[in-house]
Amino acid sequence: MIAELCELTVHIDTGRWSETVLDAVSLAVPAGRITALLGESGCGKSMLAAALTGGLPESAQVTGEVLVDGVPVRDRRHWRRLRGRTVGLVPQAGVTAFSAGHTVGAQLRERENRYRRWTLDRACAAARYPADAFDLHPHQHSGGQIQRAALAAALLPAPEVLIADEPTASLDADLAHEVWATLRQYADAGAAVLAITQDVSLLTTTGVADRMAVLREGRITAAGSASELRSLADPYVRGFFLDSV
Ligand SMILES: Nc1ncnc2c1ncn2[C@@H]1O[C@H](COP(=O)(O)OP(=O)(O)OP(=O)(O)O)[C@@H](O)[C@H]1O
Repeated sequence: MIAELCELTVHIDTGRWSETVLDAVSLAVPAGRITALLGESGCGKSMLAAALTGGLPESAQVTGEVLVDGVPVRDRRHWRRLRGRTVGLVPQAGVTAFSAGHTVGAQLRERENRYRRWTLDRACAAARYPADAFDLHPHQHSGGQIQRAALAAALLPAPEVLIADEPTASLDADLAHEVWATLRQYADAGAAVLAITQDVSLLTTTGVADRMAVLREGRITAAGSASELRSLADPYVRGFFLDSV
């Protein structure tokens, strides 16, 4: 399975402002690999994640293609069929993966029963989500807890393509390493993984990502291995590697 953006341009006109948020973006997220997406705040990373999971805002004007397994995905019905078992998203704000009125444990159990792929125990262990938080509602979780709950929710259907938007942003260093190890194992088992992250120093010390792509103002400006990117003269790209060894 491979997910791809081909010359994808996304323009948003809200009536109050108008902006090209992704500009002729081409990116492949291949099976068995972790592709890491880097970029400064507001450059379009979450919009790219939304494009790859069929979650662009209604107001978006889109040209170019999103391909999943080589097939263009052009309408919401098609995305509804793909979401879950084929394409999964760990949203940047984990709380948005859940509805407010039910406990997280109940919602995870409902997903386990609906998809019948991974067990709840397996998904929660992989996501490092503690079972003693099951009885809490989403807003009663800490930022790190709900982020891990959202990863567990995304893993339950065992999607072939997993898009994780800053999945370790609220975690301490030890938990972040463990979650990256989970993503690595998940990719090694055959999934295509795209992980949006700011944590370049963790990526370079662990070597956990196979490839990195750099987004700037809605454009992919560089892509390659960590060592390839570090050797580039572009100050924007170099800026991500300043703290890494
Ligand atoms: N629902 C929306 N409607 C209109 N514009 C949006 C919407 N969501 C995001 N944008 C705009 O799209 C641009 C890219 O936003 P995006 O959330 O993709 O950035 P990002 O790189 O993920 O940033 P961060 O690292 O801060 O999360 C921003 O200018 C933002 O204002």
